[in-house]
Amino acid sequence: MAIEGLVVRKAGREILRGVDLRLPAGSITGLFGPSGCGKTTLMRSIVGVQKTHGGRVVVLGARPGSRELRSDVGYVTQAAAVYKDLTLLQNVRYFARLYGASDDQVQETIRTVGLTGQARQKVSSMSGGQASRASLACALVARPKLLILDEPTVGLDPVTREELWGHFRAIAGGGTAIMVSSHVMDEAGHCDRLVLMRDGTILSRTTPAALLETTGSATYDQAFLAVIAHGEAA
Ligand SMILES: Nc1ncnc2c1ncn2[C@@H]1O[C@H](COP(=O)(O)OP(=O)(O)OP(=O)(O)O)[C@@H](O)[C@H]1O
Repeated sequence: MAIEGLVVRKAGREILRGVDLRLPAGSITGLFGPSGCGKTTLMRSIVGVQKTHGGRVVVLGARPGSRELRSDVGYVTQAAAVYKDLTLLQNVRYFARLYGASDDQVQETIRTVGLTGQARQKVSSMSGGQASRASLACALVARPKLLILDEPTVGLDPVTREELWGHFRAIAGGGTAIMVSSHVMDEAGHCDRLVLMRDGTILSRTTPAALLETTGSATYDQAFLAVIAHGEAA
């Protein structure tokens, strides 16, 4: 996935102001930045549901949102995209049919997100964390090469968040390129690469270790503030 000079305008305002980005296979890229900095807009541009006004986005050699990418790109938004009145198994089977995935893939996906015990439970009766994983399972069953996750851990308790990051790591281990957005900087440590955004631009592309080292910070929160201060001083 490669983005060059991406510009998006909304209501006459530049929301993305010339963004360049690459997402390598088999790795987790964390997209961090304050509320309203453009994270969702960037992710929507990658999956092809956002009108863009400049620059280039190429996903697995194709135009974002094009037909041939249907089963190659998974997108999980903050709103759970599952049928709540169906069981998890029925939901995952439904998406499997849509993408031509096998029943073995259905079972394996449910295992991957750690919900084997809940397979026959209706999503409406699941906890918040389980419902998030149900959504993830529906996006995963097609075995996408690129997985875009918009704030998947928001509102979840620390234990469930850790578990979810464990699932992301396992999925990346299978070769998928993952991009995860969050404004909880603490979660940066789970990523291979970090992209820090502010006001529609990328302030820094780094790794968790390099971010702490170059800013001399003890926490990711402090490090992010240092990057912003440095940007403003420059
Ligand atoms: N339809 C719209 N018209 C005008 N401005 C918009 C529209 N949609 C989004 N914006 C603005 O674009 C900016 C970026 O929004 P975006 O949802 O991409 O941010 P974000 O970083 O994902 O935020 P959050 O972390 O709160 O989800 C925000 O300032 C938002 O108010």
